Amino acid sequence: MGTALIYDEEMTKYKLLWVDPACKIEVPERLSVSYEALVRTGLSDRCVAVPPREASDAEILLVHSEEYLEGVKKTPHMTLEDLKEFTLQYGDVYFHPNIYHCAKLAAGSALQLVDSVMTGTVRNGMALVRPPGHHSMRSAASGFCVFNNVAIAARYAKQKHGAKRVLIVDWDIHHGQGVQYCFEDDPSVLYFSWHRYEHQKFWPNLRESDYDSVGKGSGAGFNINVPWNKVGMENSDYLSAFCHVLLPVAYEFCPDLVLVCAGFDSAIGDPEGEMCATPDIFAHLTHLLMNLAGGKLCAVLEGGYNLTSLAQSVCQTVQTLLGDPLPRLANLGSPCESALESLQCVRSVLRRYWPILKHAADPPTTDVGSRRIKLAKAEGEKAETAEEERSREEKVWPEPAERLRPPVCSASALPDDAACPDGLKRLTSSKDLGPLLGRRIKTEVAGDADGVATFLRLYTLIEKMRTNEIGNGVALVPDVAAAVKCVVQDLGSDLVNRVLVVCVGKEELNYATADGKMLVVQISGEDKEEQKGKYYIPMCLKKGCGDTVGFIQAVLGLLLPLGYEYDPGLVLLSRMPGSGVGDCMWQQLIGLLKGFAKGHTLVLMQTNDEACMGPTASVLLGHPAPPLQELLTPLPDDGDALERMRERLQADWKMLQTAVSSGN
Ligand SMILES: CC(O)(O)CCCCCNCCCN
Ligand SMILES: [Zn+2]
Repeated sequence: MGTALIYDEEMTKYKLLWVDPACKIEVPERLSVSYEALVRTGLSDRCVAVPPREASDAEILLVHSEEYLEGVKKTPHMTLEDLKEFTLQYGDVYFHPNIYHCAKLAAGSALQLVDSVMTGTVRNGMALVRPPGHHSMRSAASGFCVFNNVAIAARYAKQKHGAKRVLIVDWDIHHGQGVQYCFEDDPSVLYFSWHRYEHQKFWPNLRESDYDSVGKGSGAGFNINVPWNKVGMENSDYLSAFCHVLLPVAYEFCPDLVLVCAGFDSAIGDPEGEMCATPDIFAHLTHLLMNLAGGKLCAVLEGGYNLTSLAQSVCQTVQTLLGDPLPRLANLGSPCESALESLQCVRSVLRRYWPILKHAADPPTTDVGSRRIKLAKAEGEKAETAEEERSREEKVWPEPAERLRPPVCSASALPDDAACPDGLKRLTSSKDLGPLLGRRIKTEVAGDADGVATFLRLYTLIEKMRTNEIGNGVALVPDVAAAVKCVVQDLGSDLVNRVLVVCVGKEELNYATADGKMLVVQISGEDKEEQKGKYYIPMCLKKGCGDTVGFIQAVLGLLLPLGYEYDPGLVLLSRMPGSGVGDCMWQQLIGLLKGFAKGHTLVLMQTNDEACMGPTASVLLGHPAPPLQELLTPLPDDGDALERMRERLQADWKMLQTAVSSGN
């Protein structure tokens, strides 16, 4: 199934007709440069072009009031003076004779996207629209927004397609207060937003944009605000918010559909956000959401005002929706203290609603609330003077790296008598081996003939991943532990400079991993507290790997952050016999691990584990992992163990932090 792309140049045909410093950044070129970048990179040709349509009155009235709609309907016939007059009643927004038409197209585009995804015509998609939507309220325009495109889409998905639970992820750098107001008492729509806040000093300067607005009534717990109280947030801050706040809750919520308020003013270079996250971060943010809701994801453009980072970020997002390998995130920092303070605050207010966060730390002792500026009146931020704007240094960042699809997406190395699942390219040792291998066989490692054959197959797979001839692969071997040992001790380290080894199930993995060339993470039911060390991390689940909640907690809260910080060149995932891990959880694990090492994942399974070959191959080939069933309440001790583990490890691994360092 493909990726839908919705765009129409009609939505570029309105602009600011008078002087207003607050609105001058919202220009038609935002849309045209984004689309042109998709055309130039060949990405638009790989998408399914879906035409926009005008949202009907009834659809607009799913969110907005009749009087508001009636008012907006009059704007096409207004004189310039009337338009100015009409605009004055709202904040930071402008009207134009053609904006009502474009606002209907923007909302209608979101609905077309929902139809395409919910009917299975496409797997996912992106709508390039303007005017944006997430600030507009039931009876008010705000922040360049006229109709709330994504809020209308969420209500529409429920009403027309019977969606039970809709997740809205708003990565725009402004708080989508319009979305929050729309669903704050609705437990069927989970709204997550991060936004520049600076203790209420940043637009829209709302008290209710802070972390303690968690929703009301039956909606309590279903509204998540992550305020950024400083500018300059980086990739590590964004990933920490996903791993330690959004994803655990999203997996527990188990949505039928994911809508993204895809604003790119959260990228480096944007005059509004003033953040430092690079455009390739959106490849990962998109990827991390694509294993939810069976991959049903609709991204709708919101903000983004630096035309260079906007275009690059849009391309990164669409390329991930298309299933291309993800870029490695170079030198990820550690989350900054201010971000950790925000994460700690929001986790501490959410833990009472979401068992998966039950063990989150108490709020920081420093009273964050006291720093919210005392607002006599919301003066908003002062208009920036021209020289102040020029003086703000021009940000530069590297062009995002190419993300080349390897000629072979997925390969298999199987014993001759094993069946090869459709779509996998079968490697046979004989014809595929390079001459250099002859010199490399260390018979004492490979042992008997069977061992040698296994060794040859694995080496071939890894070699072809290294040269990007192959994306990922799966090998069935007679003895998984021996195979892991052989790869790790003889192949991985000198072929690839960092190998992330993920072992599911119990097995003695006593490797010398002190040199950092390899990071071994083992998830099992065995308690191995004694074997500590920075590069060998045993995660013990009391109820074993069959405990999906404990498992997903360990994956999201430990394995993902570790993986991002380690940034491996290869991921080796082994499924020990008798691990007990469920198929869905196994598929989710593969889906998530594909985000590392440009997708070079090598799965090792025991020959008799053939039954798991199908589900494994499906995810390796790019199909979304099926959703985990609604998660049961995690065992209290597993959560505790996880927190204790995180405490112990975060000295070495900064991405595991979820709170300000205790010293503060
Ligand atoms: C879709 C969106 O969230 O990007 C809209 C942002 C509106 C910003 C209003 N204030 C602008 C002040 C200019 N310095
Ligand atoms: Zn924005």
